[in-house]
Amino acid sequence: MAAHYLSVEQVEMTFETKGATTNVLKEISLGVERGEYISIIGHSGCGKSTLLNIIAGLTESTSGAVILDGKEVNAPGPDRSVVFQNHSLLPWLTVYENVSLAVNKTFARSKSKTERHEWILKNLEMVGMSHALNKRPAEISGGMKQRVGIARALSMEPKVLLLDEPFGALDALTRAHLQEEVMRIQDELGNTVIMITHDVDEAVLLSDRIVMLTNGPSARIGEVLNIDLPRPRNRIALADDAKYNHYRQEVLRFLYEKQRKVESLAEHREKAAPISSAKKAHA
Ligand SMILES: Nc1ncnc2c1ncn2[C@@H]1O[C@H](COP(=O)(O)OP(=O)(O)OP(=O)(O)O)[C@@H](O)[C@H]1O
Repeated sequence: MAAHYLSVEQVEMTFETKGATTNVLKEISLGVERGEYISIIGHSGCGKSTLLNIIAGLTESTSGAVILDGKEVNAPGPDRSVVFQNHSLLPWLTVYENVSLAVNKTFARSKSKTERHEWILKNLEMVGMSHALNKRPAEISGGMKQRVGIARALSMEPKVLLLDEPFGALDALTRAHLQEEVMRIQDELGNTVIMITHDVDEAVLLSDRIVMLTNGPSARIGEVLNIDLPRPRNRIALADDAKYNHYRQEVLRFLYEKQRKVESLAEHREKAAPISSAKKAHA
């Protein structure tokens, strides 16, 4: 069997909290090739972030293994950089300094001071942030913060870029803009990307494959959809494309027919009698 660039092998995750045991992920196996763009989609709470954190080495799985480029992942490392939904820039540092922190750490030995400086500028230029090098996070918009987060992640030249709903907190236009940027950058650099999203259109537009998780507990990979659409992709042209719409339908069908999220009794009661919760809040 040929080895994959990244292999998730029989990963299981069980959390123990206050005596309760919850099995979140069950027998997750996935092979990712170099340069592939994978999206993970599934209903809220099914375990997407848990899976991404295991790949990142931030969470240790209960069993199974993650192998990246022949090496087992068991701690966070610069070969896997993560971009979270809520931009995790350090607020007291400028845009330039936020990226330089990662670059200086990653390339302390392999790049000279001048090379590191140029590398920081190049990565910020790639995401269109050269104009705001000396601004602090509080002085730039949410979309700009995400751009800096992406520049910081890319500047480490990771083997895998892990995106946890990177555009989730942005308005639709900014979101579309950043999706275009990420597609262009991936086209240019050939990054291997794993992205969590709730957005079906985003998943189809950006991905080579969409991994669909079943509802938890004990979420599994329900289906994997190959997105066989030529690149570069254009969202306007694709809106009328039969194949694009077929893929969209497939994901929607999985989420809303095969894995329809059944509300818990408590959630149902809450919706039926919202006043009771308002009363509770005032009690
Ligand atoms: N550290 C933890 N301890 C206990 N339970 C946890 C922990 N982390 C996650 N969980 C539980 O694991 C399940 C999956 O959580 P996770 O955040 O991975 O889901 P998700 O699919 O990313 O959700 P969302 O789409 O809402 O972000 C949830 O039931 C959550 O409560």
